[in-house]
Amino acid sequence: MTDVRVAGVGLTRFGSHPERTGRDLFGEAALRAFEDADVDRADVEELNYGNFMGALAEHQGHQAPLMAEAAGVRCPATRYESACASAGVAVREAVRTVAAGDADVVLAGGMERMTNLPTDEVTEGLAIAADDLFEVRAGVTFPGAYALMANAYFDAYGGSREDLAHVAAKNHANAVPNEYAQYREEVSVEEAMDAPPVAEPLHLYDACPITDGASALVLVSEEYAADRDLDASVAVTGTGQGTDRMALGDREHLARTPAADDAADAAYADAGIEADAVDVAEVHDCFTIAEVLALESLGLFEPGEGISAAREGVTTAAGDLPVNLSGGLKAKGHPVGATGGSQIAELTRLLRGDHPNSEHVPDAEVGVAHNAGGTVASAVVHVLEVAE
Ligand SMILES: CC(=O)SCCNC(=O)CCNC(=O)[C@H](O)C(C)(C)COP(=O)(O)OP(=O)(O)OC[C@H]1O[C@@H](n2cnc3c(N)ncnc32)[C@H](O)[C@@H]1OP(=O)(O)O
Repeated sequence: MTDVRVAGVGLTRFGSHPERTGRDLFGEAALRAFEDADVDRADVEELNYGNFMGALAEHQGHQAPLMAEAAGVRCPATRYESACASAGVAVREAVRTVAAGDADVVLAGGMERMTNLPTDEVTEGLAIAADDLFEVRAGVTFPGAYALMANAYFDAYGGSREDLAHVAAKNHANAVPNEYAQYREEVSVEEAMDAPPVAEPLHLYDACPITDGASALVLVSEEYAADRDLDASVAVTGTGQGTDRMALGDREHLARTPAADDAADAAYADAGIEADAVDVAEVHDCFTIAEVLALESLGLFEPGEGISAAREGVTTAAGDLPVNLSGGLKAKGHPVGATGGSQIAELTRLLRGDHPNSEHVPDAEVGVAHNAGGTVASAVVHVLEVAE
């Protein structure tokens, strides 16, 4: 097994770009990643690309060859789909390919176009990531599903809408300096509390927005980086994936996410670390309650304790364990098929010290990224570490 290094990262600004095509967005992210990596595109041996709803948004299901063209690479190209964890899975397979010695250079990431469709069509399109036969047809949408999870959490452990509003305010504050974020304005706890309801107890600022965007990473072997004297100081040292029952009705406990528990256990074991080594985290806060569930699955907080982390200031930028310094899905945005790659790009910038929020984690050595698919029916966790 060889060490896998992040040689370069590239992102588009997340937001509403209905006039831009998917290939245009992914081409821009890839261009930035190659510039950052200082790697020749001709060296790329595989493209792993994440996308979820291309067939609906662009009438384009078979996207990988197009994205290879847009990125200027000529190599085997594969589209990965795992709902909102599509890019996480694409990156995980790239990491495994490089670690196994099957390739020295892999381009991984993803893209989603969403804002060219009206919200109700996006909501319906996203719902196919839940159990269609037994739940979606009965009316369960993603805001509805996460509202059920939030209420189950409150019933099991306590907590309130105000605790969730602190998560929203924290992540909106973190997005202000991030040039790639969709929403760069602060939102106060009071504004979050007073916002219109989406699905009780979740209101507007408890939800991630609808977003267009792309992410790209150039992953290389340690040997390739050393031979070319690349500045690739961040390594992906652990990767893990988990799966849960699809239907919420089949789950034992709606306030627990065992797919993410399993992914975290596997990623920590792969990296040879324990949860207490983590200095900074990017987690899948598609809804504010999802951040709480992620913190507990990652072992960063005990069950029932994640809910107060933002309110008590532990996970804020100034806290002991900053979470979602990028702004998270909540404020940075959530182009679903790109998000898993974006989290790793943001963590890499934070650990390298060139993120606008790096000043909050000057001594960080270990970062963890948590990317979830659907109602966490699938989850992917990666551990990143500063290498010598
Ligand atoms: C595993 C997973 O990841 S599942 C998650 C998948 N993603 C989702 O489910 C998306 C969830 N979000 C949504 O569905 C939508 O953003 C909604 C329903 C919350 C809001 O959509 P709409 O009601 O159509 O809002 P609309 O687009 O009209 O925007 C109204 C205003 O709120 C703002 N806004 C919209 N959504 C958000 C948001 N989530 N956060 C902050 N501001 C928002 C808009 O910019 C707009 O502001 P303006 O009036 O100043 O221009």
